[in-house]
Amino acid sequence: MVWNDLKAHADELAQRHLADLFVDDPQRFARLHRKAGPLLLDLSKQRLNGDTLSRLFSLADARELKAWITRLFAGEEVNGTEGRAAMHWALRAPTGSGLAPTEVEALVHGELERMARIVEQLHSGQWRGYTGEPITDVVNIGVGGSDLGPLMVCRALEDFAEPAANGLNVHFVSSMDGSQVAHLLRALRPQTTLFIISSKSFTTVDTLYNADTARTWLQRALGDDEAVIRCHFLAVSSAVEKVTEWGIEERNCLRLWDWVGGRYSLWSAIGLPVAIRVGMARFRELLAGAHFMDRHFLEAPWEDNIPVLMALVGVWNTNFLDIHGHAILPYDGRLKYLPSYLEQLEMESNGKSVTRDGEPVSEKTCPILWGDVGPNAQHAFYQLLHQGTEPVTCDFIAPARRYHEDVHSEGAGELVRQHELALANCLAQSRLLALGEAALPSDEQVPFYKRYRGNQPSTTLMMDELAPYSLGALLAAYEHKVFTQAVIWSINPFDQWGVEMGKKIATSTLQAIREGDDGGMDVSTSGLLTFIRNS
Ligand SMILES: O=P(O)(O)OC[C@H]1O[C@](O)(CO)[C@@H](O)[C@@H]1O
Repeated sequence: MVWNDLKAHADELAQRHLADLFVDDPQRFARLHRKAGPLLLDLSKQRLNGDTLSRLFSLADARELKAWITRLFAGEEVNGTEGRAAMHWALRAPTGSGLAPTEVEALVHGELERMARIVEQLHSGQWRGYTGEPITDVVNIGVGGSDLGPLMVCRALEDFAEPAANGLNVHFVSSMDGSQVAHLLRALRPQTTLFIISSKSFTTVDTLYNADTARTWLQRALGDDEAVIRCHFLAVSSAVEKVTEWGIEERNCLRLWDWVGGRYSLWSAIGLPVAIRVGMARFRELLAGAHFMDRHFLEAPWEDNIPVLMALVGVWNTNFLDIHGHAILPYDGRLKYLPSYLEQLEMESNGKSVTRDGEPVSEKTCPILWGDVGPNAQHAFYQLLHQGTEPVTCDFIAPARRYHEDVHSEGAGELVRQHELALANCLAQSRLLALGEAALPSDEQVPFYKRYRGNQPSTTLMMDELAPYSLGALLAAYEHKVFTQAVIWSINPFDQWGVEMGKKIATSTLQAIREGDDGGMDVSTSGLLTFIRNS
């Protein structure tokens, strides 16, 4: 009923260009933007009106969103296929918040304390390598959620690097082919390098092969004394037994729990590289920003609820306007890895075609996400956004200010000008995408090849500044957006069985490569194996 209502409403609105919607309602921005803490969400460049939002709120009610949010925060088994709760929100709940059960709170804060001690030892130079030298380089080995979150945040918060971490470099290795690890090891000294093996399951071959290569590199230089592993390896995992079998002592293993999904694990000890880079106090500010958003998601009415609005507008675009491409466009080079992070968060969570009850879904689910730093993407794929044949929705993301007094002093003037330039481009691009030729100064006739049809919807998400607190709030907003969409689509956002199957098939293919037996393979795979063998 609500769904059909929305369909009919979409048919009506489809007749209207975004430029007309702006003419119809001069108060459009006032009506369609919301603020929460450090964030501003502008939906006025979406192809919708106030009426659309009311209908979408009815859809949220019909799909029992409120009850699902309550279940999520009650620690109920919302991940049915794995029989687990999803309590990433408990990782950022401060002590005494009353949000997480006492025993969960104790586990989380106990682990944060252990993290803090490690960070302190590294910053003070107390943590020494096998030969007694202080550590200068930390290498995080992990993949997916055990890589993308800490990598993205380390880069995003590079202006906040902890002075006590002076000279301590943080590196990331993820790809299984060995190219990253080989390149990095050529530049590092074994005596002063510490590896963090970050794997929730401690079974991911990508990570374990990279870890083996690192161990061999260390042992070749320093010998295979047990103390080499003790001084040069930490692990972050929920599988402590597997970690100790590999050779890392329990005291050097930080824990997470099966109720934390890999792509939601940044807030746990998986965030250790972030804490090493920006210090524990800043890491806690990141958690505080995310906690702010948890409360907001729990308490704000739908019409003011940032993650719910982001989610419902996404549903509107996917299911009612038939738009299946979604570009993530940060206008700040420090957010370079945000698109990859959100690709995993959204597509690994909601790239599903079966409902929670095992029925095929009847409507489309997650769109295809991609993105890049906006100003660079302008010179890469914006041509398609402006004049291609595909409708695409975009998220423009930018901090309102940068390079204010204490962050930079020397050269601040030039950098302020560069930030203004980036902001001008961000606003200009979203305006042109929305309005098309109506955004241009004159109404002169333009030749066909210069025409801008516009009507490409976008959301602009602004932060006051890119800082730990605002970044925490932004990322948690996306997490809850994903959960809300999963509720609307009746799918489980916390499993990833499609990925698991690929891992199994790769294992048997590896055997075929190593043992030369490709029996039972399809002709394409056999042909490629033959080429590999003969090369
Ligand atoms: O931390 P782990 O267990 O090594 O898993 C790494 C990644 O692999 C996946 O299971 C599948 O890509 C992700 O969900 C996860 O973040």
